[in-house]
Amino acid sequence: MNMRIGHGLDVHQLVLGRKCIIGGVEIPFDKGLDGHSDADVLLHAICDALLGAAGLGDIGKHFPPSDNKFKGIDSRELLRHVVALLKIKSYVVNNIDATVICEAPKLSPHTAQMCANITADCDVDVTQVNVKATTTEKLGFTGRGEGIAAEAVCTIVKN
Ligand SMILES: Nc1ccn([C@@H]2O[C@H](COP(=O)(O)O)[C@@H](O)[C@H]2O)c(=O)n1
Ligand SMILES: C[C@@]1(CO)OP(=O)(O)OP(=O)(O)OC[C@H]1O
Repeated sequence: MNMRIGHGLDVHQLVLGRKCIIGGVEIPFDKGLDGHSDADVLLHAICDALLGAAGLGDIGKHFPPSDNKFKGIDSRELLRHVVALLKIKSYVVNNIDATVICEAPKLSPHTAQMCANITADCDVDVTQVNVKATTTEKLGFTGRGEGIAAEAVCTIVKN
């Protein structure tokens, strides 16, 4: 079996006046994530993991922040586009495991919906996607609530 592994990391700043969208779920919170797109830190980490696994570069290469057509874009569209790029190279997603790093908001009530969104966009079964959350015990920029980070690993296979 031709299996490849990928890793992605993303960080977005928490600011007033923006929505907090993580894994395609709008989470009630007093601050939101800043960015050119909807700033969905989790989906961006997953896009980078998938692109890395396929040897296709990174998210900024495919969706440049200098391009106005990506302004405010729903990152689920970006993820679906990445999955289509993999398909062109005959790759399908085998599994994804991701961690969102923030002190707040509490994410565990929302991880099942995030998994459902990612599952749908990657055209896989719910058993192939896992999303977790952790704090950094109040340490660092995530601990101070200045931003949210996400990491993802994935495997893809050639079908
Ligand atoms: N933003 C977060 C962070 C954590 N969780 C959940 O709490 C558990 C314990 O987190 P620690 O950082 O103290 O290890 C973690 O395993 C998550 O289930 C969360 O829901 N939202
Ligand atoms: C997603 C893109 C789209 O223009 O913009 P941002 O929302 O700024 O997100 P980032 O994680 O910095 O990745 C770069 C861009 O591809």
